[in-house]
Amino acid sequence: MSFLELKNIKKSYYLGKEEFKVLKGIDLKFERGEMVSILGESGGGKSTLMNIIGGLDSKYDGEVLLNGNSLKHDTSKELDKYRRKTIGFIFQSFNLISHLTILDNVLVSLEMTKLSKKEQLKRAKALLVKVGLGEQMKKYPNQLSGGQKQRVSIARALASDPEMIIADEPTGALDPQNTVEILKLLDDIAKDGKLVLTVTHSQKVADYGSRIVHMTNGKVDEDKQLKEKYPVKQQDNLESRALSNKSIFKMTLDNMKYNLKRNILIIFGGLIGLFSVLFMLGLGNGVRGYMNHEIYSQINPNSVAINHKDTNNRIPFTQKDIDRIKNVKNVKGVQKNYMATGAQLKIGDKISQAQYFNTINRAMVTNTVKHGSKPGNNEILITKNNAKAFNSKNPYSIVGKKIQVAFNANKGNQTIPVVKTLKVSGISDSQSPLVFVNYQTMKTMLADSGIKIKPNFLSADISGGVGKVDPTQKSINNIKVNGKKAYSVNGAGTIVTSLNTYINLAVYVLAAIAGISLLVSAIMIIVVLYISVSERTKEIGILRALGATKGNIRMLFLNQALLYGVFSSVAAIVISYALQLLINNFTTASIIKYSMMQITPGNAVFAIIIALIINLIAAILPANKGAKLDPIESLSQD
Ligand SMILES: Nc1ncnc2c1ncn2[C@@H]1O[C@H](COP(=O)(O)OP(=O)(O)OP(=O)(O)O)[C@@H](O)[C@H]1O
Repeated sequence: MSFLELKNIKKSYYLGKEEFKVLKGIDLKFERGEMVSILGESGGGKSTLMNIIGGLDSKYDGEVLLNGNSLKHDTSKELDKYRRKTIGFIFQSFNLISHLTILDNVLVSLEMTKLSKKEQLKRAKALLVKVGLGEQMKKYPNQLSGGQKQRVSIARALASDPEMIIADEPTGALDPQNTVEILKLLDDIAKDGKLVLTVTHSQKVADYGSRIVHMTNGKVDEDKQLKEKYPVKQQDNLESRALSNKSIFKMTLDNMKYNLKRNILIIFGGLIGLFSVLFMLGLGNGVRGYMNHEIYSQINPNSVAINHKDTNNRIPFTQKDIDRIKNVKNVKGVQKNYMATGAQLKIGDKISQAQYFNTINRAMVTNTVKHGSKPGNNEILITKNNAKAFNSKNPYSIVGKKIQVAFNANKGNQTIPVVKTLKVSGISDSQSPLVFVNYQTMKTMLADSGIKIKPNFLSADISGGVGKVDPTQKSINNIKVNGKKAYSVNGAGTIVTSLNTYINLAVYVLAAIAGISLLVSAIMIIVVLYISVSERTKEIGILRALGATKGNIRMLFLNQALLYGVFSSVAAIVISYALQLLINNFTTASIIKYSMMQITPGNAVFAIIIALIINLIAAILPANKGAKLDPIESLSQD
């Protein structure tokens, strides 16, 4: 059984329906230790045959048998493995990867072996020394002469220790001296027990081998043995494997570094979109926080006022009403309240009016009291506007002063005036024309006028966060007495919740508008990756010839998009947080006294995830295009 056997290989190309027969039935046998020159006129089908032997072309008739096993039914992945393990390619135009050093060019092939990183490096260096490039390892291909480049490609072809070397016009671009040196290296490879197939136009080059196969017009017309083949020693080949994700990641990074300026611009493009979204979200959080803060400092949203529905406020609440409300889930406590309309305040001969005169309840928070304190027994809390009527220059001086309070109360159908002198306990900065006494004071005032106090509204405290207010309010609203809904509830909690909903809505709309720039950056990434695929077509062909799979190539571009996403989102987060620091320094020092930008860690994670998802989606089409490129066509790209 021969090492390599070709049985009746036929291949045609089609232009439209027209058939061009290139190989018209090739039968050949090759052994290891041979250096076979495939000689023939241009267009005779030599390269076509080499592509078939090399597993780059699987559309042919006939059989290629390696150690008796046909390649015919191998899947694309099996052919990738075959190229990795069995074949080393050397090309006329060298086909080195221009953005990698020559050491890295050799290492690409070694990364498809199971050698450890250290052994790979050792072998790559040893091979470069062997081809005479020990001093040039850190150079890039464009810093080498033609002969040197071809030595690199020989080192690369040998790296994975394949059993067969296919050299297509290896000396075609070299001067006579380099030609001899390269042929010598190829001869050494055959001496090592490998099969070397060299395609050439040149009789001189062909004469260097151990055998010449001459092709004319798609057929072998001469097969001449020049020398004995070299003896073959039994040897262990290196185990091969597909490129690891780590190697592909490194390749992506190397390529991105090579095109640094362009990549920085793309990252910057993505950054703008992500930054705008983060800025909007952070500002939204800040505005919402600020508004809640402001509202909560005026009122307690967890306290709600309860009135009778469909009747006027004068109807008193009974213990039954209180019990019904107490039974509602989340209601922590119910307070009795009394409200009178139109109170007159008088100190000496100065008078001020308050539209409402209420008993104080928990809806009012302490920090609205700017001077003094909440009212105790026989005390009253008035507003700053009222106080100004008594002392316009220094309204706070009214605290502690005696004040006469008069209002009208109902007793049955009678209206009875109630007058009492109270002490001003404090002054609130409330804009509502509302003055307060405690329930006991109100009770005494009414009792003094012969009226028994009956609560005309209630207030309920709701436990849990402000989110519990709305459902609890609804439950109270739904309480039915005699089949009819009995109560109406007013509280700031619902307003706060709906205000927050509106702010959220506005923020999301603004963030979505800012997100349009993400769409633009996604389109930019699609375009750049398509450009990248076309710029790297040759590299893709080289990698595929070395045995990289379609999946490896796809990963190369997906990685690139993911890296764009990581870099742009991290940069956007850093810039947003820096700006947040600056803005908050400013707003906390200003009259707002609040951090107006509040980007949460959740926002930052959202930015990273959205960037990765968008970029990944953007990369799918270009990455697939790269993966599906035909290796032969890719290699022939100029
Ligand atoms: N993809 C293709 N589509 C159509 N025709 C092709 C294609 N590739 C090669 N051919 C044709 O097949 C024939 C053989 O080409 P091939 O490259 O195998 O010849 P060759 O002997 O290697 O020539 P050279 O020595 O000039 O490289 C040529 O006529 C060429 O035009």
